[in-house]
Amino acid sequence: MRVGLLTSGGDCPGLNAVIRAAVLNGIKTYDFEMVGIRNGWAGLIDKDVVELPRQAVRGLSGTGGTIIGTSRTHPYDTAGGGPENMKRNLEEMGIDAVVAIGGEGTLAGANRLAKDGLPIVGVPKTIDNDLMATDYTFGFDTAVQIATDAMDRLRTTGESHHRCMVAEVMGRHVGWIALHSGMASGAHAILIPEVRTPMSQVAEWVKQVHDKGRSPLVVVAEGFVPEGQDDPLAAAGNAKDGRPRLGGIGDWVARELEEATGVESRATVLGHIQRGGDPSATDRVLSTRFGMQAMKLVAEHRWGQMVAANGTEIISVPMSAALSGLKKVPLARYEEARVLFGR
Ligand SMILES: Nc1ncnc2c1ncn2[C@@H]1O[C@H](COP(=O)(O)OP(=O)(O)O)[C@@H](O)[C@H]1O
Ligand SMILES: O=P(O)(O)OC[C@H]1O[C@](O)(COP(=O)(O)O)[C@@H](O)[C@@H]1O
Ligand SMILES: [Mg+2]
Repeated sequence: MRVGLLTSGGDCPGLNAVIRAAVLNGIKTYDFEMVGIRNGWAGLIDKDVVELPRQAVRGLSGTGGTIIGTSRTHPYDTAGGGPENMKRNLEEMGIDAVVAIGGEGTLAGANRLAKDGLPIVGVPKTIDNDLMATDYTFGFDTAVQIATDAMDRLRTTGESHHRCMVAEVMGRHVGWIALHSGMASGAHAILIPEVRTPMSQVAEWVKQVHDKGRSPLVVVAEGFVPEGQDDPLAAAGNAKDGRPRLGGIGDWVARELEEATGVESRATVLGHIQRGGDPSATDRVLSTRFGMQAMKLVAEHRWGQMVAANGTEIISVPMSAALSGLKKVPLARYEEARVLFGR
């Protein structure tokens, strides 16, 4: 069997570890021939593939990015796309199965293609950790560690200048990165898309902390919706694929807090630093297990299924299970963290 791997959507630490594990397990256990489909669905439309022998994945589990490239090419709405063209291309390239490694957008496409008769299985990825049907996605642990390291640094400069420091982290629709990095670094307020915390409350927390001679640290997810707005801020407009490029909320929050409290405030946007570079050991293990298990799904022709983490087990679930909505931060988790805000 000849198996094609593709990565699609935003990149994420651990993608290379999935590729390595899939290639090694595919070759060793199942005697598959492995190929990489370059740049997400674009490679399937353009027949752009690269052979992935065992040597091609040597030393890859600890590296960031994806060696086969990624894109946000739409599998249906792009010229030359759609299931019939893709089936023909797969046949012409002699590829018998596709492993789509991506987030909710990619998996929605993969699920639709599987329903339209393509031999596809899925591997869930996103640093945002917002996918249903899996306890965790790889990339999240790394992103949280990077954000926590950054906040530890913000705290020492903040303390020196008696400033309020605001850190803007990723999280389009959910606040998992903000919640976990904020808890880990002992933030004095955490603002997430799921909870519309009023700025008057945040200002009160900041004041309490400042009055005790400490430097307040506020963590805000890019998708937090400020008071008086219906949508998150997207200062940079829209991306090529039409979706808003979120960002700008950190500056907005810092300005509002400085005005409300008189405490000098500074904002830092962590941005793509959270997504680049080497995966953590935890993410390498999860990615490796996902990559290996994906080969089992292929061997069993479980088209339309994806691998998922369930406690300490790697299981398989229908891709549709990941698409029934986003995995948001439960209110109870936010309230638990909120007890330690201000002080
Ligand atoms: N419902 C859908 N059906 C088919 N393709 C989709 C769908 N939603 C998104 N996509 C495609 O998948 C790409 C990747 O999705 P995106 O949300 O950007 O990344 P991720 O896969 O990481 O969630 C999108 O740019 C789009 O081309
Ligand atoms: O700058 P880009 O590549 O358009 O992506 C930004 C978005 O990608 C993410 O890092 C991950 O989102 P996806 O998993 O949907 O790709 C979001 O947190 C962020 O909003
Ligand atoms: Mg997405």
